[in-house]
Amino acid sequence: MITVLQSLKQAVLQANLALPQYGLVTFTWGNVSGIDRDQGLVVIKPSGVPYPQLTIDDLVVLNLEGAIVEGRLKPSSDTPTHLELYRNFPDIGGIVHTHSSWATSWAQAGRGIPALGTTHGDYFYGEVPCTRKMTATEINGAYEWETGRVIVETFQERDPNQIPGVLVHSHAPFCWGKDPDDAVHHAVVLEEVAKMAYRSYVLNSGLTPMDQTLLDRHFLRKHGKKAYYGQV
Ligand SMILES: O=C(CO)[C@@H](O)[C@@H](O)COP(=O)(O)O
Repeated sequence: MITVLQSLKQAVLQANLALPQYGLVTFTWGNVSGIDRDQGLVVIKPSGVPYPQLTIDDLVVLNLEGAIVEGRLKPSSDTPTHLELYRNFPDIGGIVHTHSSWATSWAQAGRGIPALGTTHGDYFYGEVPCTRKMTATEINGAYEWETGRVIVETFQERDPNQIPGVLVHSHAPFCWGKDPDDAVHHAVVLEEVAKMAYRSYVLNSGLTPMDQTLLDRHFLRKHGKKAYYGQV
């Protein structure tokens, strides 16, 4: 019988292998993790391992304090950021970090991605925000923990269940979801809407965000108590 942890490891492995399949990563950039909330255990990709070589035995298991529980390799360098998000966003089950080029371009520009159309509105209930710049103290301190803290700070007035992604200023995007596969889904959509938004502004530099009524219609038809999209 497969254990819950083994099942989570399989899901995390498949989600990591999906990143190059969707064209979201180059070389070893990016990482995916998942969490078993009952056991308080996080499974994450090892640092610097090329995706084609990644196996289930390479994955690293940690507790929420960052202590390695299982694994012979060093965990992703972004592990503290993942842990900080799991500790502060209690409903998420999976996290993806990539350097996908369109979303990273918005992060480097220090701009959030406004909700310009229904593709965006189906997944993100408003702008995908960009964090503030990190201070020199934060960068020279516990950098990866501070990256997580600046993301959490950005969501003080936002619901991470309604906006499952963020752009870290001068860095790149993080996305999340109910599980690793859902987090990858959001990462793919974020890259697409980042590309569409850029092109929309090129076509119409005076563009304003979509009407709230249309945003409500699209986001709420897929999410929340009144969801009716698909075969539900
Ligand atoms: O953000 C970065 C690099 O800037 C990392 O996500 C990327 O190099 C992947 O690192 P890991 O292999 O997960 O340690």
